[in-house]
Amino acid sequence: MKTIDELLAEGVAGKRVFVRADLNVPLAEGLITDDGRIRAVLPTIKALVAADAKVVVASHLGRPKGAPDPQFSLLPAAERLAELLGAPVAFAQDTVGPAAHDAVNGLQPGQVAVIENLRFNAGETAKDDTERGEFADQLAALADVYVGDGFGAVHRKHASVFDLPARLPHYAGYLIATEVGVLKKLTEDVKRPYTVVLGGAKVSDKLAVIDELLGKADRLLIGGGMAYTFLKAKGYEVGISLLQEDQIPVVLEYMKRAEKNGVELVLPVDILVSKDFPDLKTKAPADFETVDADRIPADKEGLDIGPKSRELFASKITDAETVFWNGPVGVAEHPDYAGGTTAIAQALLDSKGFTVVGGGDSAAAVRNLGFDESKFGHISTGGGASLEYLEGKTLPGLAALED
Ligand SMILES: Nc1ncnc2c1ncn2[C@@H]1O[C@H](COP(=O)(O)OP(=O)(O)OP(=O)(O)O)[C@@H](O)[C@H]1O
Ligand SMILES: O=C(O)[C@H](O)COP(=O)(O)O
Repeated sequence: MKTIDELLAEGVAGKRVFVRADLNVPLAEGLITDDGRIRAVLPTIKALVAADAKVVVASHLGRPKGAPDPQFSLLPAAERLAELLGAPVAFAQDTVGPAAHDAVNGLQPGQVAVIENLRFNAGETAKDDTERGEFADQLAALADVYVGDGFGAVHRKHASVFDLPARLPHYAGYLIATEVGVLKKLTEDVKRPYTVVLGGAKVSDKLAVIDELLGKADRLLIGGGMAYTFLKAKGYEVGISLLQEDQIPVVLEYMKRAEKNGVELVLPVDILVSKDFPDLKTKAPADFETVDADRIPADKEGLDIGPKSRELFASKITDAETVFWNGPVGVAEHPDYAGGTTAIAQALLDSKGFTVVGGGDSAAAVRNLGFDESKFGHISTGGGASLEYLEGKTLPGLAALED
C-alpha cells in the first residue's frame, strides 16, 4: 500500500487530489455534536494543502436513499472543516454535477473543496458493479489522484471506497495508516484475557462479527440494541426493544458455541426500560424504571443496561489485558440513559490492559461524557470497519489501496 508520504515525495503541487474521508459525524438539529471524525482527517488534508495540492474532499453522511435529502447535507461538516483548517473551504451543492466541477475548477493550489454527500447518488452504494463503476467514472473526472482516508467506511464496497481508487493513482492517508497499525496489534499476538464489548444500534451489521469473535475473544459482553435479540433467544420478553427476530437461530447457535469454546458470553442482567424513546433534542427527563432482564414489560423498550449489569460488565473489563469496545450500551445521547456507557468507559480507563474504542458514536459518547480521549489506548473512527478488520475480513477500501 503506497502512503501519502510517497505521494508527497513524488510531488503533488497543482494536482487535483480526491480525499475520500469519513465525515459521517453525529448531528442534532443540523449542529455537529462531535467533530472527531473531521479532526481525524486533518493531518492528511493539511499535508496536501501544504504541498499545494487542489484538495477535493468527499464523504457520505448518514444513510440517505440515493437522492438529495437536505437533512444529510455535508455542508455543516464543510463549515467545521473550514474552522478547523482556519481557511475557506468551497462547498459544492452537488456531487458530480456542474457545481462540483465549478468548485474543483475554481481551486487554486493549496485550496480545499468539499463536494456534497456521496450517497445522494444511487451509484455510490449500488450492488451492481456497472452502476457503481459509472458513478466512479464521474467521480474520477474530478481528480488526478486518490487518497483513501475514510477508515470508518473501508468495510463498504461503495463506488468512492472501492471502484474509484482503481481508476486513479491511489494512496493511503495518515488516518488509515494509523488505524491499521493499531488494529493489527489486536489481530496478531493479542494479550489475554481479551474482552470485547458490543453495543450500538446497527444490530444486523454487527451480529455477524460475533461469529469470528467466538474464536478470538475470551469474553464477549453484549449491551445496547444488540442485547435484546440474545435475551429474546433465551426466551425472555423484550417488549418493544430493538430486535432482530430473524437472527434468533443464529444467536442461539452463538450461545452454544460460546459454551463449547469456553468463551464467556455476558448479557445484561437488568435494564432501564420505558414506554417512549427519549427526546434527544430537548433531553427532557425520561420516564423509566429499572427491571431485571427477564422482566421487561411487553409495552416497554430497553434503553440502557442497569446498575447490576454495569458492575458485572466492569468486572469483566478491569482485569482484562486487552479490551475492544464498539457501540454505546444504551442511548447515551440522553443523560438518563448514559449511565451504562459511562460505566463501560470508566471500566476501560480502570483496566490495566490495552484499550481500544471503535465507532463514530462510541467515540462521540466517550468525548461528550467528559472522558479524556488521550487516556484510552486508541480511539478508532470506525465501528463496523474496525470490527470487520478484527474479524480478519478483506476490507474493500483497504484492498483497493493495495497495488
Ligand atoms: N438499547 C438501545 N436501543 C436503541 N438504540 C440504542 C440502544 N443502545 C444504544 N443505542 C444507539 O446506538 C447508536 C450507536 O450505534 P452504532 O452501531 O452506530 O455505533 P457506532 O459506535 O457509531 O459504530 P459505527 O461507527 O459502526 O456506526 C447510538 O445512537 C445509541 O443511541
Ligand atoms: O458510521 C460508520 O460506521 C461509517 O461512517 C459507515 O457508515 P454506514 O454504516 O452507514 O456505512
